[in-house]
Amino acid sequence: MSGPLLDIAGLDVDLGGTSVVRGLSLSVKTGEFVGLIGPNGAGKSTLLRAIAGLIPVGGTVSVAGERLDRLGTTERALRLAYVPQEHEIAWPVPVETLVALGRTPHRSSFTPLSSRDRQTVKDAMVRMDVARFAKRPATALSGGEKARVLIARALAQDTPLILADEPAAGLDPAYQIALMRVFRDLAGEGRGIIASMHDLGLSARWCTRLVLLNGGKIVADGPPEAVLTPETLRSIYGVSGFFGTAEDGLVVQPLDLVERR
Ligand SMILES: Nc1ncnc2c1ncn2[C@@H]1O[C@H](COP(=O)(O)OP(=O)(O)OP(=O)(O)O)[C@@H](O)[C@H]1O
Repeated sequence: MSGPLLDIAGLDVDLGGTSVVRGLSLSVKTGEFVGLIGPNGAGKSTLLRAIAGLIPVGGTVSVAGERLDRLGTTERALRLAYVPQEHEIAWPVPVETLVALGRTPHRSSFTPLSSRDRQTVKDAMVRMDVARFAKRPATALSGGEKARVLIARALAQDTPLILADEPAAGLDPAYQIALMRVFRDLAGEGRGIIASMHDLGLSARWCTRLVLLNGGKIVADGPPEAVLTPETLRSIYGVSGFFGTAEDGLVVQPLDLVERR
Protein backbone atom coordinates (compact mmCIF):
# COMPACT_ATOMS: atom_id res chain seq x y z
CA MET A 1 0.00 0.00 0.00
CA SER A 2 1.52 3.32 -1.02
CA GLY A 3 -0.82 5.88 0.67
CA PRO A 4 -1.46 6.36 4.38
CA LEU A 5 -3.27 3.68 6.36
CA LEU A 6 -5.57 6.29 7.89
CA ASP A 7 -6.36 9.61 6.29
CA ILE A 8 -8.63 12.13 8.02
CA ALA A 9 -9.48 15.33 6.18
CA GLY A 10 -11.38 18.32 7.57
CA LEU A 11 -13.08 16.37 10.37
CA ASP A 12 -15.77 18.26 12.28
CA VAL A 13 -17.80 16.80 15.13
CA ASP A 14 -20.68 18.55 16.89
CA LEU A 15 -22.08 17.05 20.09
CA GLY A 16 -25.13 18.49 21.80
CA GLY A 17 -24.84 21.65 19.69
CA THR A 18 -21.18 22.19 20.61
CA SER A 19 -18.31 21.95 18.15
CA VAL A 20 -16.01 19.37 19.79
CA VAL A 21 -13.59 18.61 16.94
CA ARG A 22 -12.82 21.33 14.42
CA GLY A 23 -11.37 20.94 10.93
CA LEU A 24 -9.01 18.19 12.02
CA SER A 25 -6.74 16.49 9.49
CA LEU A 26 -4.42 13.61 10.30
CA SER A 27 -2.62 10.85 8.42
CA VAL A 28 -1.26 7.69 10.03
CA LYS A 29 1.03 5.22 8.28
CA THR A 30 1.42 1.51 8.86
CA GLY A 31 4.08 0.87 11.49
CA GLU A 32 3.08 3.85 13.62
CA PHE A 33 2.02 3.57 17.24
CA VAL A 34 0.36 6.93 17.82
CA GLY A 35 -0.34 8.13 21.34
CA LEU A 36 -3.30 10.51 21.35
CA ILE A 37 -2.73 12.77 24.33
CA GLY A 38 -4.33 15.90 25.74
CA PRO A 39 -6.14 17.17 28.82
CA ASN A 40 -9.60 16.04 29.96
CA GLY A 41 -12.20 17.20 27.46
CA ALA A 42 -9.63 17.77 24.67
CA GLY A 43 -11.63 15.56 22.26
CA LYS A 44 -9.58 12.33 22.30
CA SER A 45 -12.52 9.94 22.78
CA THR A 46 -14.62 11.93 20.35
CA LEU A 47 -11.92 11.70 17.69
CA LEU A 48 -11.54 7.94 18.19
CA ARG A 49 -15.32 7.43 18.10
CA ALA A 50 -15.52 9.56 14.97
CA ILE A 51 -12.83 7.50 13.21
CA ALA A 52 -14.64 4.32 14.27
CA GLY A 53 -17.85 5.62 12.66
CA LEU A 54 -19.79 5.67 15.94
CA ILE A 55 -20.88 9.31 15.66
CA PRO A 56 -21.87 11.44 12.69
CA VAL A 57 -19.10 13.67 11.37
CA GLY A 58 -18.32 16.26 8.74
CA GLY A 59 -15.24 15.69 6.58
CA THR A 60 -13.82 12.36 5.48
CA VAL A 61 -12.16 9.37 7.13
CA SER A 62 -10.41 6.86 4.85
CA VAL A 63 -8.62 3.64 5.70
CA ALA A 64 -6.24 2.22 3.09
CA GLY A 65 -7.68 4.64 0.55
CA GLU A 66 -11.36 3.74 1.09
CA ARG A 67 -13.80 6.21 2.60
CA LEU A 68 -15.36 4.56 5.63
CA ASP A 69 -18.75 6.26 5.16
CA ARG A 70 -19.08 4.38 1.87
CA LEU A 71 -18.51 1.00 3.48
CA GLY A 72 -20.95 -1.32 5.24
CA THR A 73 -20.48 -2.40 8.84
CA THR A 74 -18.65 -5.62 8.01
CA GLU A 75 -16.27 -4.01 5.54
CA ARG A 76 -15.50 -1.34 8.09
CA ALA A 77 -14.93 -3.93 10.83
CA LEU A 78 -12.40 -5.68 8.59
CA ARG A 79 -10.39 -2.47 8.45
CA LEU A 80 -10.49 -1.14 11.99
CA ALA A 81 -11.04 -2.39 15.53
CA TYR A 82 -12.09 -0.10 18.37
CA VAL A 83 -11.53 -0.68 22.08
CA PRO A 84 -13.92 1.53 24.10
CA GLN A 85 -12.95 3.39 27.26
CA GLU A 86 -15.74 1.70 29.25
CA HIS A 87 -15.14 -1.93 30.15
CA GLU A 88 -18.78 -2.80 30.74
CA ILE A 89 -19.50 -6.43 29.90
CA ALA A 90 -23.24 -7.05 30.06
CA TRP A 91 -23.54 -10.84 29.76
CA PRO A 92 -21.76 -13.62 31.66
CA VAL A 93 -20.41 -15.25 28.48
CA PRO A 94 -17.16 -17.22 28.67
CA VAL A 95 -14.09 -15.10 27.93
CA GLU A 96 -13.22 -17.17 24.83
CA THR A 97 -16.73 -16.58 23.41
CA LEU A 98 -16.37 -12.85 23.95
CA VAL A 99 -12.94 -12.74 22.32
CA ALA A 100 -14.26 -14.85 19.42
CA LEU A 101 -16.80 -12.09 18.68
CA GLY A 102 -13.82 -10.29 17.18
CA ARG A 103 -13.96 -12.85 14.37
CA THR A 104 -17.54 -11.89 13.38
CA PRO A 105 -16.62 -9.77 10.33
CA HIS A 106 -14.47 -12.61 8.98
CA ARG A 107 -17.23 -15.26 9.13
CA SER A 108 -20.62 -15.92 7.65
CA SER A 109 -23.51 -16.24 10.09
CA PHE A 110 -24.17 -19.56 11.80
CA THR A 111 -20.98 -21.24 10.61
CA PRO A 112 -18.66 -22.64 13.25
CA LEU A 113 -15.28 -21.02 13.90
CA SER A 114 -12.66 -22.19 11.40
CA SER A 115 -9.32 -23.49 12.62
CA ARG A 116 -7.83 -20.12 11.60
CA ASP A 117 -10.51 -18.30 13.64
CA ARG A 118 -9.76 -20.49 16.66
CA GLN A 119 -6.01 -19.95 16.33
CA THR A 120 -6.43 -16.17 16.00
CA VAL A 121 -8.66 -16.11 19.11
CA LYS A 122 -6.15 -18.20 21.03
CA ASP A 123 -3.22 -16.00 19.92
CA ALA A 124 -5.14 -12.86 20.99
CA MET A 125 -5.90 -14.38 24.42
CA VAL A 126 -2.25 -15.44 24.88
CA ARG A 127 -1.01 -12.02 23.81
CA MET A 128 -3.21 -10.32 26.42
CA ASP A 129 -2.53 -13.04 29.04
CA VAL A 130 -6.20 -13.96 29.44
CA ALA A 131 -6.03 -17.53 28.05
CA ARG A 132 -6.19 -18.94 31.59
CA PHE A 133 -9.60 -17.26 32.00
CA ALA A 134 -10.94 -18.71 28.72
CA LYS A 135 -13.82 -20.63 30.31
CA ARG A 136 -14.62 -18.07 33.03
CA PRO A 137 -17.64 -15.77 32.65
CA ALA A 138 -16.28 -12.44 31.41
CA THR A 139 -18.38 -10.65 34.04
CA ALA A 140 -16.48 -12.48 36.82
CA LEU A 141 -13.15 -10.75 36.19
CA SER A 142 -11.39 -7.80 37.77
CA GLY A 143 -11.45 -4.40 36.04
CA GLY A 144 -7.96 -4.82 34.58
CA GLU A 145 -8.72 -8.38 33.45
CA LYS A 146 -11.89 -7.21 31.68
CA ALA A 147 -9.88 -4.46 29.98
CA ARG A 148 -7.41 -7.06 28.69
CA VAL A 149 -10.23 -9.29 27.43
CA LEU A 150 -11.72 -6.40 25.44
CA ILE A 151 -8.32 -5.64 23.92
CA ALA A 152 -7.97 -9.35 23.06
CA ARG A 153 -11.33 -9.17 21.25
CA ALA A 154 -10.00 -6.27 19.17
CA LEU A 155 -6.79 -8.18 18.40
CA ALA A 156 -8.88 -11.20 17.31
CA GLN A 157 -10.53 -8.89 14.78
CA ASP A 158 -7.13 -8.85 13.03
CA THR A 159 -7.48 -5.42 11.42
CA PRO A 160 -4.81 -3.20 9.90
CA LEU A 161 -5.89 -0.30 12.16
CA ILE A 162 -6.54 -0.53 15.91
CA LEU A 163 -8.08 2.33 17.90
CA ALA A 164 -7.99 2.10 21.69
CA ASP A 165 -9.47 4.60 24.13
CA GLU A 166 -7.31 4.74 27.27
CA PRO A 167 -6.35 1.07 26.99
CA ALA A 168 -3.72 1.34 29.74
CA ALA A 169 -6.17 2.74 32.32
CA GLY A 170 -6.78 0.23 35.11
CA LEU A 171 -3.80 -1.96 34.22
CA ASP A 172 -0.99 -2.53 36.72
CA PRO A 173 2.51 -1.35 35.69
CA ALA A 174 3.55 -4.77 34.36
CA TYR A 175 0.42 -5.13 32.23
CA GLN A 176 0.72 -1.52 31.08
CA ILE A 177 4.21 -2.21 29.81
CA ALA A 178 3.13 -5.56 28.35
CA LEU A 179 0.34 -3.74 26.47
CA MET A 180 2.76 -1.12 25.17
CA ARG A 181 4.99 -3.95 23.91
CA VAL A 182 2.01 -5.63 22.20
CA PHE A 183 1.07 -2.37 20.46
CA ARG A 184 4.67 -1.67 19.48
CA ASP A 185 5.01 -5.22 18.11
CA LEU A 186 1.71 -4.92 16.19
CA ALA A 187 2.95 -1.67 14.67
CA GLY A 188 6.22 -3.43 13.80
CA GLU A 189 4.16 -6.12 12.05
CA GLY A 190 2.75 -3.45 9.75
CA ARG A 191 -0.41 -2.30 11.51
CA GLY A 192 -1.29 1.17 12.73
CA ILE A 193 -2.28 1.82 16.35
CA ILE A 194 -3.88 4.94 17.81
CA ALA A 195 -4.31 4.87 21.57
CA SER A 196 -5.49 7.71 23.77
CA MET A 197 -3.38 7.97 26.89
CA HIS A 198 -3.11 10.08 30.01
CA ASP A 199 0.13 8.50 31.21
CA LEU A 200 2.73 10.82 29.68
CA GLY A 201 5.60 8.64 30.91
CA LEU A 202 4.26 5.58 29.10
CA SER A 203 3.41 7.50 25.95
CA ALA A 204 6.86 9.15 25.88
CA ARG A 205 8.59 5.82 26.27
CA TRP A 206 6.58 3.57 23.92
CA CYS A 207 4.77 5.53 21.22
CA THR A 208 6.51 6.19 17.92
CA ARG A 209 4.55 9.43 17.53
CA LEU A 210 2.42 11.65 19.76
CA VAL A 211 -0.56 13.73 18.66
CA LEU A 212 -1.47 16.35 21.26
CA LEU A 213 -5.09 17.53 21.19
CA ASN A 214 -6.45 20.59 22.93
CA GLY A 215 -9.87 22.14 22.42
CA GLY A 216 -10.65 19.70 19.59
CA LYS A 217 -7.57 20.66 17.57
CA ILE A 218 -4.14 19.15 17.06
CA VAL A 219 -1.68 21.48 18.77
CA ALA A 220 1.45 19.32 18.40
CA ASP A 221 2.30 16.23 16.38
CA GLY A 222 5.61 14.43 16.10
CA PRO A 223 8.08 12.21 17.92
CA PRO A 224 7.64 12.19 21.73
CA GLU A 225 10.70 14.42 22.33
CA ALA A 226 9.25 17.08 20.03
CA VAL A 227 5.74 17.01 21.53
CA LEU A 228 6.43 16.54 25.24
CA THR A 229 8.43 19.58 26.23
CA PRO A 230 8.42 21.67 29.43
CA GLU A 231 6.56 24.32 27.41
CA THR A 232 3.72 22.01 26.26
CA LEU A 233 3.35 20.52 29.74
CA ARG A 234 3.00 24.01 31.17
CA SER A 235 0.82 25.61 28.51
CA ILE A 236 -1.51 22.68 27.71
CA TYR A 237 -1.66 20.70 30.96
CA GLY A 238 -0.68 23.37 33.51
CA VAL A 239 1.98 21.19 35.10
CA SER A 240 5.74 21.19 35.48
CA GLY A 241 7.65 18.02 34.71
CA PHE A 242 10.83 16.09 35.20
CA PHE A 243 12.49 15.29 31.87
CA GLY A 244 15.29 12.78 31.57
CA THR A 245 16.82 10.39 29.12
CA ALA A 246 17.03 6.69 29.78
CA GLU A 247 18.81 4.13 27.62
CA ASP A 248 15.73 3.70 25.43
CA GLY A 249 14.58 7.29 25.21
CA LEU A 250 12.64 10.03 26.90
CA VAL A 251 11.48 9.89 30.54
CA VAL A 252 8.71 12.30 31.54
CA GLN A 253 7.15 12.63 34.97
CA PRO A 254 4.65 15.42 35.72
CA LEU A 255 5.69 17.07 38.99
CA ASP A 256 3.40 19.88 40.13
CA LEU A 257 0.72 22.34 39.11
CA VAL A 258 1.95 25.55 37.54
CA GLU A 259 0.28 28.56 36.03
CA ARG A 260 -0.54 28.05 32.33
CA ARG A 261 1.19 30.67 30.24
N1 LIG B 1 -22.80 13.94 24.18
C1 LIG B 1 -22.15 15.09 24.36
N2 LIG B 1 -22.81 16.27 24.27
C2 LIG B 1 -22.16 17.44 24.43
N3 LIG B 1 -20.84 17.54 24.68
C3 LIG B 1 -20.15 16.38 24.78
C4 LIG B 1 -20.76 15.11 24.61
N4 LIG B 1 -19.80 14.16 24.77
C5 LIG B 1 -18.65 14.83 25.01
N5 LIG B 1 -18.86 16.15 25.02
C6 LIG B 1 -17.86 17.21 25.22
O1 LIG B 1 -16.88 17.09 24.20
C7 LIG B 1 -15.59 17.43 24.71
C8 LIG B 1 -14.61 16.33 24.35
O2 LIG B 1 -14.96 15.15 25.07
P1 LIG B 1 -14.08 13.85 24.94
O3 LIG B 1 -14.75 12.78 25.74
O4 LIG B 1 -13.83 13.58 23.52
O5 LIG B 1 -12.72 14.32 25.61
P2 LIG B 1 -11.44 13.47 26.04
O6 LIG B 1 -10.26 14.19 25.50
O7 LIG B 1 -11.59 12.05 25.64
O8 LIG B 1 -11.49 13.63 27.61
P3 LIG B 1 -11.06 12.65 28.83
O9 LIG B 1 -9.57 12.74 28.89
O10 LIG B 1 -11.70 13.33 29.99
O11 LIG B 1 -11.59 11.28 28.57
C9 LIG B 1 -15.76 17.65 26.19
O12 LIG B 1 -15.80 19.04 26.44
C10 LIG B 1 -17.09 17.02 26.53
O13 LIG B 1 -17.73 17.68 27.58
